[in-house]
Amino acid sequence: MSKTAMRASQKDFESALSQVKRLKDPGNEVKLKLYALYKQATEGPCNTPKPGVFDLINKAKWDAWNALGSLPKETARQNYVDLVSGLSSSSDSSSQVKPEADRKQPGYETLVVTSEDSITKIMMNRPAKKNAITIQMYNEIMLALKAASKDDSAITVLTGNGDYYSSGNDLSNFTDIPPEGIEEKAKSSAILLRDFVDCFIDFPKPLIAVVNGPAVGISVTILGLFDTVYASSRATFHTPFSHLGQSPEGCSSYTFPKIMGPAKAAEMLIFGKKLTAAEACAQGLVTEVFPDSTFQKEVWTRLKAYSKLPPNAMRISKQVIRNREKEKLRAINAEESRALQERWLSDECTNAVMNFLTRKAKL
Ligand SMILES: CCCCCCCCCCC/C=C/C(=O)SCCNC(=O)CCNC(=O)[C@H](O)C(C)(C)COP(=O)(O)OP(=O)(O)OC[C@H]1O[C@@H](n2cnc3c(N)ncnc32)[C@H](O)[C@@H]1OP(=O)(O)O
Repeated sequence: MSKTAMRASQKDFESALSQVKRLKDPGNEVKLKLYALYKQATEGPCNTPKPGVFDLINKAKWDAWNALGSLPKETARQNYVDLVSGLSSSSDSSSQVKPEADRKQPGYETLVVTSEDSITKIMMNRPAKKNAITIQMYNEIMLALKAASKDDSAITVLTGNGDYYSSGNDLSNFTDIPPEGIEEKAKSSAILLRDFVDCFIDFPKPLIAVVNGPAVGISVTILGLFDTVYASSRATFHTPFSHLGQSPEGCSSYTFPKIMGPAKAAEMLIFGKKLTAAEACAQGLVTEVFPDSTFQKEVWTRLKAYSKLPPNAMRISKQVIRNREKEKLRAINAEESRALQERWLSDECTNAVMNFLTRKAKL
């Protein structure tokens, strides 16, 4: 016999009434349906005067009840019991946490991308190489950001797997030279870099960096394009561009002086001064530092709460902040990428990269 063909007893109805109090908040639309069915089941068709237009809540309740017209009390009672039973079973199944492997989005080799609780998490996943960013990883991060910009998540997070957030550009990117020669490689890499950074400039939703450990190079510079940066007390922030014969990217030549003042920015970007998490926070690059022992727990509790805020309001707020600077940031990105295209062809850069790859130097 189908559920609707059964007649809910007064006992079923009372048990649904107590069950509803234990449910996870089902949202306003369902709450209105429950209210209307309850009133219809207990009092019959709507019999109160329509509230005034400014009495928004009572008017919505009245409208929902009134919309049930002359639905018989018994049917309303049955519909109430059915609705609560549906909500209980879906809330039971959603409270079972699926293992990460089941939630993982397919199609990425260097990342683990998951969406849960209105949060899309993009995790760099080359822990054995300190999450160094290969050409494939640049491309996959761009794909993941584009997908996250269109999915139904409210916020997006970038983080790293293992003990590092990221050691920046994978220096073996310099070894894979195509038959067309190093100049062509430098040219295509400058386009890749520009497109990569543009994805961060244009990202339309709140973007949060969860810096789980040390960060080097481009993984540090793009932090200036995030809306929020949470760091473990174990994290460090290092941009050794001069040591590598290179120059800043990720719009850091503009965002860093703006965030921390020109003197502090120069120490990082020209002289490669490494900052602790506490120093990066004092200088405004990091939003908040959490003790490493409680980092993941505290940060994700915070993010889950933020992800429940109205998503459209958050998106519009971000866009209002970002739009004012977008054109400027794009121009700076293009200029930094052009400068690097030349740097990559310099002896200073070639020697530094070779020193690392032949293990004569470590930062
Ligand atoms: C012709 C032009 C082509 C260019 C293409 C460019 C595309 C866009 C570029 C955008 C510009 C970006 C700039 C930057 O990001 S600059 C910063 C670059 N990063 C570094 O210089 C860091 C180098 N790594 C280190 O100094 C150390 O590894 C580190 C301090 C990070 C960790 O040291 P530790 O002792 O703890 O660990 P290991 O060194 O043993 O590392 C473990 C393994 O991981 C490998 N590794 C780590 N980082 C990198 C890296 N950045 N690139 C390549 N490989 C890396 C390391 O070699 C170890 O591997 P093995 O276990 O196989 O030895």
